[in-house]
Amino acid sequence: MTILHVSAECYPVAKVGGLADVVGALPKYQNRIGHKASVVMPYYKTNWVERASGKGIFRHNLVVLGKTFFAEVLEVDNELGFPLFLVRIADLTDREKVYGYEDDSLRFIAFQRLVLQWLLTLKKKPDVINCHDYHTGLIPFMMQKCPVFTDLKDIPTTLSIHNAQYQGEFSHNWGGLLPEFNHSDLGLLDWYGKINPLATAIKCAWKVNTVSPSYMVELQEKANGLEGLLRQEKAKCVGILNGIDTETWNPSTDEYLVKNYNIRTRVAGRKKNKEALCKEFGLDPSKPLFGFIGRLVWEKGADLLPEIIDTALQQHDVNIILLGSGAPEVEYQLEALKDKYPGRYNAYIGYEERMSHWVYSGADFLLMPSRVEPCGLNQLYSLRYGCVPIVRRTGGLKDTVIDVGDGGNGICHDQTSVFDVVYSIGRASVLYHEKKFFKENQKQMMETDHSWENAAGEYVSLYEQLVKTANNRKTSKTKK
Ligand SMILES: Nc1ncnc2c1ncn2[C@@H]1O[C@H](COP(=O)(O)OP(=O)(O)O[C@H]2O[C@H](CO)[C@@H](O)[C@H](O)[C@H]2O)[C@@H](O)[C@H]1O
Repeated sequence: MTILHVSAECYPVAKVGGLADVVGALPKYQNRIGHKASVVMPYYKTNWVERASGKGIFRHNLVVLGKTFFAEVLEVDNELGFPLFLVRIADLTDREKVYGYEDDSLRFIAFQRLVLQWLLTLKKKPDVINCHDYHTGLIPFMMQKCPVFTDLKDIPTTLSIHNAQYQGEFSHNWGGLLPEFNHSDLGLLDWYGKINPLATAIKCAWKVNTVSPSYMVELQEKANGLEGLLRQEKAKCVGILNGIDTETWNPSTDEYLVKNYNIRTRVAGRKKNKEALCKEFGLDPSKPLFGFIGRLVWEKGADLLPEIIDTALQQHDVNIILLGSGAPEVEYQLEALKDKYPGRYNAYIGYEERMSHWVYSGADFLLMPSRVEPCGLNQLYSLRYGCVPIVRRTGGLKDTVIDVGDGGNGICHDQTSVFDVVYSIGRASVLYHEKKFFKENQKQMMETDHSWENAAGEYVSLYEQLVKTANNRKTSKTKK
């Protein structure tokens, strides 16, 4: 089966968060089980893209709101395990950041239109198109409802929701960003008076999946305004738990680590990484070390981190290291705490891929007090690297981490509150000092299998149902 993933991010080409990790791994594992999966994404000016070479395979002058943009699709040489196509639209995609521009709606709609223009010209079209998040959410609508793309309307589409908080809504005044469609279809674009790409995708995609089963259940109760729609579309919705790329995330080969290790050598290997991490950040390697890695946003519980850190350091003899960026006021408070707790707490405010690997391999515990967590990858990397995840029971965290008290390997709490997290830090400190149990627990964590092998197949089963439906439709049309 030929599968095309359409996404705004893909590791290592351009990464802001977990979406990139998934799109950079899932196609590789789908190819390993005998399919032909590829990725198309915007051409950004990232270091990876600027170093890459490839060839132009399609050119098009895209007209949006009367303005012409020169655009091309490049097939890029790579060793990622899947063909990679970059859509370069002059003045729109070729910028340094992935998101955060005023004209993001225009940028991502132009990208989606270009993908479809390109697909029109292919003799062998994909058997299925997998869209990821709202940035690609208008594709199913355009394929079905815009006459210019009629030739694509029988190709099944799926939407993978990595984060339903972000929906990409914009005013109907900008409806002209889309190609012509019949105005009786406007209702498919609308959600509470705005064009809402995520809602449109939920309505128009043939199937919808979230990145964990629990998140799908939760979204039907609370989905930033889309809960009613998700209940209505329940029949075509399913939750598929993310996997991790066990080649990129492998402590025995990870080039970012100071010392590689495996299950057998974990204790000595992790000790070396912890010592190096502590040396770099002026911390004490003899104390239990707690890490946090992530975007500093409300969903991750980041607004509570300053108080959590302050309280935990007053109540417990521990060290804390933080890596993240996001809300400026949280960044400011996290920076300020460094002066209050020198030698016990440190933070790198920013994005640093290398350091994230280092924290998983050197910290003893990883904090994930998320209010919302569609799947979460950090806890899976933690398990693989032998770092105990401390999670709030929500979404994918609930599906992947079981408390040590219930026979699992992590520490779980029910609320995103300062009290719950600090209490868990206390429990973790006790665990840390039970050396024999702690080492055995590390071993069990590292043996947990969260690789993509199984999940890649679950996606394929989903596509297969759709391809069957598409073939049945074709057959019944031919009979008529
Ligand atoms: N400052 C920093 N420096 C270096 N690396 C950093 C970093 N901040 C974050 N990262 C890295 O970014 C990734 C974050 O992935 P997550 O899945 O935890 O969250 P995210 O909310 O981005 O993803 C969304 O999509 C994914 C994929 O489906 C879901 O798992 C998740 O729940 C959902 O919110 C990890 O690889 C982490 O190491």
